[in-house]
Parts: sequence; structure tokens; C-alpha cells
Amino acid sequence: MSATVTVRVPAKVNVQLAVGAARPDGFHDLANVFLAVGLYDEVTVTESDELRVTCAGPDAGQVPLDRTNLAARAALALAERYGRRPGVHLHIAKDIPVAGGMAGGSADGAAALVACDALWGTNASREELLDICAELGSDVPFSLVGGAALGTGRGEKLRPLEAGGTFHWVFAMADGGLSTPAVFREFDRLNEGVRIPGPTASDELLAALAKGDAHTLAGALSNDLQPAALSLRPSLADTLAAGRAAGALAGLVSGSGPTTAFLAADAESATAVARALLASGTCRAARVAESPAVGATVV
Ligand SMILES: C[C@@](CO)(OP(=O)(O)O)[C@H](O)COP(=O)(O)OP(=O)(O)OC[C@H]1O[C@@H](n2ccc(N)nc2=O)[C@H](O)[C@@H]1O
Ligand SMILES: Nc1ncnc2c1ncn2[C@@H]1O[C@H](COP(=O)(O)OP(=O)(O)O)[C@@H](O)[C@H]1O
Repeated sequence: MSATVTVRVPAKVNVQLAVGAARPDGFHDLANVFLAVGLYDEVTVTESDELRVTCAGPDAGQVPLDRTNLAARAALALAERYGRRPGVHLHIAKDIPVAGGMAGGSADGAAALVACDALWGTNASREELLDICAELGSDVPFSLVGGAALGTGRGEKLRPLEAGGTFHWVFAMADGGLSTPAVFREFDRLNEGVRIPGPTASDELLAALAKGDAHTLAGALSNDLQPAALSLRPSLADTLAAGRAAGALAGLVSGSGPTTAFLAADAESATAVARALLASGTCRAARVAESPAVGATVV
């Protein structure tokens, strides 16, 4: 048992996000094809008198440092389950955009859980950790496992998927975030009176993912939340147009947005698309990243 543990955890993009009708509990059933991408946060935990959260990085000012922080909630949940005092300092080195549709908060929750488990020597089983993750949020279990997975239910029930080869992405970060509940509410408003079929994953998309075929994957990318995100943030249409004009195979809103994701044919093309996106003035930053990436890992 060491006095400090650091865990690295990736962001995600949803290569397919099929959304069903609102459930009585307010959530939506999903067919959520998650892919972990190589943009990372790092969470470092150290023994401390009391629970404390600090955060560094360009978006750090937007991260809550109280007990609503998902990293703090994860530490509290594990401590409660094992009858421990949650005395830790959690430091988040944040590179994943905040409220960007890339599951940054979920990533920090999963990372803190793995880090506290190692620091405290609780040796929780994978199933227990996944259980706690699902209590923390719909996206948190995927941040733990990484790679590629199909999330059903509200996204928390995972089936690992094969992802052959490396995919090259460009992420265009927008100014400000979008609230996930607000985007789901806008989805409901836009679909009022519409009969929404049960969400299912596309066989073509899963086959392209398994083969590592970027061109076919590009044609199959889809996000049912995109119209809602565009309705709340119309300027994202300009970013999508700029990325496509710059030679991306395809572009889409990442999850609930407002980050937009572009699939490129190769690393060279990704670099060119990122440069053109930044020059277009339609985003605040453009970053290249590869997928798949491994889930929360002690470093
Ligand atoms: C949309 C997605 C796609 O992966 O990601 P983001 O874009 O936020 O990263 C996820 O479904 C977000 O998951 P997560 O951010 O963990 O959401 P949660 O904390 O579980 O739920 C926040 C709120 O979002 C709505 N919500 C979330 C998941 C779901 N399947 N149906 C919903 O309607 C509900 O209003 C819920 O109260
Ligand atoms: N560790 C964290 N990092 C970022 N945001 C957090 C964290 N913990 C709680 N939050 C809250 O969660 C909200 C959603 O953030 P985030 O997970 O980054 O985006 P998204 O749900 O779009 O993927 C933030 O606006 C913030 O209030």
C-alpha cells in the first residue's frame, strides 16, 4: 500500500448514440456505442485528514470542488461500502473538456474509485467497482473499462466490443458546455408526439468497428442527440461543416455536445483537419486523439 496513487483515465466518443423514449424514471434507454479516446485526465489520491478536491488544467475553473464532484462521490461511495473514513486529497489534472460530451466527470469518478481502491487496499472486485460506477452515473462504468463497448439500459450495462486497428479523431472544443439533462429535455421536446422505436446498435457500424474500417465507420456514425444539441447551440453546424470541408471522413456531435468529433483517414489527415478547424474560427481548440484507449489504469 503506497501513500499516493495516480490513475489515468480516457475520454469517450459515442460512435452511435441511439436514444429511446423517456422512461418513467426520467432516463432514456440507449444503444450507446462507446469508444475510449486518447485524451486523458489523471486523478491522484493521497491520504489526508479530510476529503479535499483540487483541480488543475485549462477548464479547472468550471469544475466543482465540493462533494458533488464525481471523484469525491466515488471516494465517498467506496469508503461507505468498506466502512472507511474517506480521508483523501483528490487532485484532478484535467485535460478532458468540462461539460463537453466526452464524459470527463465520469472519467474522474472511475479514476478516483480505482485510485482509492488501490490506496486503501480494499481490493474490491471488478463487479463491485462496476456497481458503484453505475450508481455514480450512466457513463461511469464505461470510463472504468475503456476500449469499445455497447451500453444498454441507460448506458450502464456494458458489453465489450471488438475494435480492430487504430482510428484517428479530431475533437473541436466549443466555448462553454452543454448540460446533459438539458439536451435530453430538448430531445424530448423535438420528438413530442413522435413514436420512438426501441434503440438498437447498427450491425454495419459494429462490423466496421471490429474491422478497423474507418471509411465504413464514418458512413455509419450517428447520434440521436445531435439535432437537440444543434437546436441549443446552432453554431455547431458551422464547426461540422468546417471539419468536413477540411477533409474529415465524417463529423458528429460527441454525446450531448458541444464537442464535435471528426473521423480522419489517417494520422496525417487528422493533423490537417485539426489545423483547418482551428483556422476556421468555429471552435476554441482542436485536438487529435487515437482510439481505442484503455480504461482507468494506475500509472
Ligand atoms: C449523453 C451521454 C452519452 O454517453 O454522455 P455525455 O454527452 O453526457 O458525456 C450519457 O448518456 C450521459 O451520461 P451521464 O453524464 O453519466 O448522465 P447521468 O449522470 O447518468 O444522468 C444525467 C441526466 O441525463 C439524462 N439521461 C442520462 C442518461 C440516459 N440514458 N438518459 C437520460 O435521460 C437524465 O436527465 C439524467 O438525470
Ligand atoms: N470531476 C468532474 N469534472 C468535470 N465536471 C464535473 C466533475 N464532477 C462533477 N462535474 C459536473 O458535471 C458536469 C458535467 O461534466 P462532464 O462530465 O465534464 O461533461 P459531460 O456530461 O458533457 O460529459 C459539469 O458541468 C460539472 O458541474
